[in-house]
Amino acid sequence: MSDTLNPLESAQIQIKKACDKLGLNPAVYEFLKEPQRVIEISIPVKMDDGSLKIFKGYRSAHNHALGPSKGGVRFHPDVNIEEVKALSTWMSLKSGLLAIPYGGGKGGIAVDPSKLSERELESLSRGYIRGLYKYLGERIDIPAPDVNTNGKIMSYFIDEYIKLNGDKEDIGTFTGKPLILGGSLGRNEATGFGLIIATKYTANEIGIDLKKARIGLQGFGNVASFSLKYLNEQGAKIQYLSIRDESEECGRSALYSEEGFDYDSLQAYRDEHKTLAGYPNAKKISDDEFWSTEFDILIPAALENIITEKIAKNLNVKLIVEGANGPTTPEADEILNEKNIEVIPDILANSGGVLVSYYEWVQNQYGYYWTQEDVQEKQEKDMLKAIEGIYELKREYKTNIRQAAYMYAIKRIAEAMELRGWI
Ligand SMILES: NC(=O)C1=CN([C@@H]2O[C@H](COP(=O)(O)OP(=O)(O)OC[C@H]3O[C@@H](n4cnc5c(N)ncnc54)[C@H](O)[C@@H]3O)[C@@H](O)[C@H]2O)C=CC1
Ligand SMILES: O=C(O)CCC(=O)C(=O)O
Repeated sequence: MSDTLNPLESAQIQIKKACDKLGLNPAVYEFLKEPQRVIEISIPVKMDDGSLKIFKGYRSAHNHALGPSKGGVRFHPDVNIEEVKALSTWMSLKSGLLAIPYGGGKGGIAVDPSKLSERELESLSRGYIRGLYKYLGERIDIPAPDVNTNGKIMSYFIDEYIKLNGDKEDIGTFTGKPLILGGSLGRNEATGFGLIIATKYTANEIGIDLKKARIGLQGFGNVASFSLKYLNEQGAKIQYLSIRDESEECGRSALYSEEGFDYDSLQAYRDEHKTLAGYPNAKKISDDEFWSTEFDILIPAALENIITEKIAKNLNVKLIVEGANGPTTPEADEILNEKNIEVIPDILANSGGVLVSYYEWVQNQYGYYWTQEDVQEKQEKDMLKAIEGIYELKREYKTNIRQAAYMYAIKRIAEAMELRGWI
């Protein structure tokens, strides 16, 4: 389903449109169109069979006008420098719109982690940090989990980093850590929880009743699974689930359940069978059928460039909530606009993850930890502040949510760059 435009070009087009609409000094776009620092490393790993394999790793720090770079690290075979640059750009915008003191960062390794043993994965994770530690730090650049990385990988990262950093326990250098190593309650759930805050608000604005809505969800990883859980808590039913995993029976397909999917049963089934293919009480449908179903709400929560021109033309949907980063290509976005499909853009819809990462970093500085209720209450308040600000701008400039969110974020970054004398 990949498109011709790379994600960095998509990000640049979106930023340019927002800068123009705000009538900003052209220097703002010149600064924001490329990251300030991009590092590429080679990571040697002794494989279990005795051979040596070299993996490519990347880290991009997009813009530090508002603070240290912040963003996840992805382990995926398709990771490349352009993707990492784009993802770091979107991270600057997320921090900008949430008013948290960070710039954007993102990293990754081109690898299929499912093909590695646990020892190889640990060696690769430690090698990534050995290649990059001089450019990381609580006040420099702060990684976190993303696709195919998790608390366990953060534990390897932090352990290697502390060793190389003169045994200084700067645990705030990484977020998304396990609780015992200074993680925050609510971080695992944060992206899905935040996605539902934005969805509830917008559904209310455009008159969709969550309890009656027909909802399609793509993916069942961190973001998608917690989105499903919190939608269920709102009384919403998710009947359509597009999945993909490595098992031969599954490949890329979709499931339909008349009574709606339940978070606990899906997790339990996947833990036991390592795949969702064959999940009982659900009918297998084709991926094409999934993408042409009439939905009130569609949530792509897997990877970028999923909603292409071709898919957009066939979509019969009222609201798209971008759980993933960059799931819609710019050409497809034009079509969605023409079809008056509302879109809650990635930089808003999935910004709950970095918001709670920020809370984790704050808790690490204080050495004092909050309850999950504290975290989620604060998350809801901070996200609603951003959502309301974005809606205000949307009304003022008579534009859509994506553009208003970009404008809202860029205004803050531009102001910081100007005060620092960069532009
Ligand atoms: N984890 C987090 O806190 C945040 C993640 N994101 C973004 O959300 C997206 C998903 O990330 P995670 O849930 O963390 O990753 P994950 O690795 O936990 O899950 C990704 C899921 O997508 C599925 N998938 C991949 N391609 C698919 C396809 N073509 N059709 C259906 N399913 C497919 C995989 O099987 C897996 O279940 C990424 O774009 C990531 O950058 C954004 C903000 C925060
Ligand atoms: O929690 C973080 O710092 C990063 C989250 C992330 O990578 C993202 O929002 O795409």
